[in-house]
Amino acid sequence: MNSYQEEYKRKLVTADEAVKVVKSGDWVAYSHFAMTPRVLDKALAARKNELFDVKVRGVCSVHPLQVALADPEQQHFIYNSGFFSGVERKLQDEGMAFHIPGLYVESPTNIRSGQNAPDVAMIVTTPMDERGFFNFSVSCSYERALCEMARTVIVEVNEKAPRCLGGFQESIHISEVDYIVEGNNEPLIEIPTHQPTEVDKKIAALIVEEIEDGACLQLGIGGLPNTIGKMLAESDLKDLGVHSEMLCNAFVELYEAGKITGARKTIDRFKMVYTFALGDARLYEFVHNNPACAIYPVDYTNNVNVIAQNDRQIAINNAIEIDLYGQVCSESVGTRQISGTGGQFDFTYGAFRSRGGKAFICLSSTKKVKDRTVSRIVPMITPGGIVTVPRTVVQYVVTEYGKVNLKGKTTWQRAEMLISIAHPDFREELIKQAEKMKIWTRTNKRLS
Ligand SMILES: CC(=O)SCCNC(=O)CCNC(=O)[C@H](O)C(C)(C)COP(=O)(O)OP(=O)(O)OC[C@H]1O[C@@H](n2cnc3c(N)ncnc32)[C@H](O)[C@@H]1OP(=O)(O)O
Ligand SMILES: CCCC(=O)O
Repeated sequence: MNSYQEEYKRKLVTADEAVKVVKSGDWVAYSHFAMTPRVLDKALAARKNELFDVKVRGVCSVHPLQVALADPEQQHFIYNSGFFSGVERKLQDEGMAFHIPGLYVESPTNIRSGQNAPDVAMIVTTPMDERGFFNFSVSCSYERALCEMARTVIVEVNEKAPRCLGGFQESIHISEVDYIVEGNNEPLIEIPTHQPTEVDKKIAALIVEEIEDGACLQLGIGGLPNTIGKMLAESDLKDLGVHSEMLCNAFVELYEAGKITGARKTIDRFKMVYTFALGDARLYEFVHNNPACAIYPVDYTNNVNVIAQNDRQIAINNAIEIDLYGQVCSESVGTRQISGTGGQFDFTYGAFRSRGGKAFICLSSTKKVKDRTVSRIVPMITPGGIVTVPRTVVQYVVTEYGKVNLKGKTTWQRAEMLISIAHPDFREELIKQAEKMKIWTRTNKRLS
């Protein structure tokens, strides 16, 4: 037995033992996305009656969170998330989850400067390797920062977790770990590929024709960016590169179709760069020990100056609403938080600053809400809604009716351009509202 294995044995405890380090008033941080701790979450929830005012922070947990469910009145635990998943927004609807707004790129800095930094970090990792390292697997974004700031670091080992090669800050050494808990080794949760609609396909076609050989791709979260990735896999494009925050299912298709070489990237040549992966089992298999991929912390992947270094950087992100000024809301419907800003701002800004880069915000022109069809192009963002990307930063906006480039345009030009890609049934009403808002001139065209 080598010295790391001896240390492993000394630090190995049950989950119930490990969570005893949490004290009333503490901040506890969970690792993110598919790496949300299961066993430690359950053990911490079981301590409910002994603890008060424990704040837990996570990101986009796709598992039910036991600390939140155990304490609907929040006498003991308050659960907070930097980016809501479907599970978390349903908890929010019941008053059991709160959002932490922020730019994804800044999260490691916020943590390192002590802003709601954790007292205890609970991080899911791969098993330890022969050199004593536990790999953060498919979620690297600021796990290292959480561990650096925590008084106590507990790892929950999952034998099914893929080992994701860095980059940097993709691992933690046993010497920095206080307790090791062996988890239940469940396969990582899978997010199936969204089945594209006709509307998705029209939007995708309008974006695909804007992309050239050698372009470097970022695909955002949600159905539409994945569909666009799939269509790129079927295109004639070649030598694409990847610099994204998220690695989603479509990237595997693109790679297997021979579209991705990374040969024309300016930095990280030949590497598919990302900070987290969330998708299906094929994606998790793909990233495992794959030297074609490099995982980095989010203050590298999402740094505007890093993004802009690759030429022809393309950012493709989805939105919920856009108003006639061009302000994009991608994270809430009124006061209901749907997700978070994540890296949408970072990549929209970064891609525009890359030589030959383009940033696309895409959205279907309408959305069915209960038995009504509503326009996603609206005079004003639904009251209480959040501006994810300000009008000053937005470049291309795409719906199934076309695409417009808002950069440098006046308010009345923006209104006309956006109305021209709204659903025809809503255009007259949008024009009336634009007139009231004094962003419509007598020269504006009425497209119907
Ligand atoms: C972590 C990262 O940063 S990844 C990189 C980029 N980051 C981002 O783009 C962040 C912001 N973007 C996002 O969160 C997503 O792209 C979204 C929310 C815009 C779209 O994601 P999708 O998964 O395709 O959204 P979907 O159409 O399923 O809608 C999500 C929810 O919003 C609701 N919703 C969306 N639009 C509306 C609307 N106009 N009115 C009412 N509800 C709406 C849906 O009903 C659904 O709610 P539910 O699941 O609770 O029923
Ligand atoms: C995905 C964004 C998460 C955070 O910044 O906390």
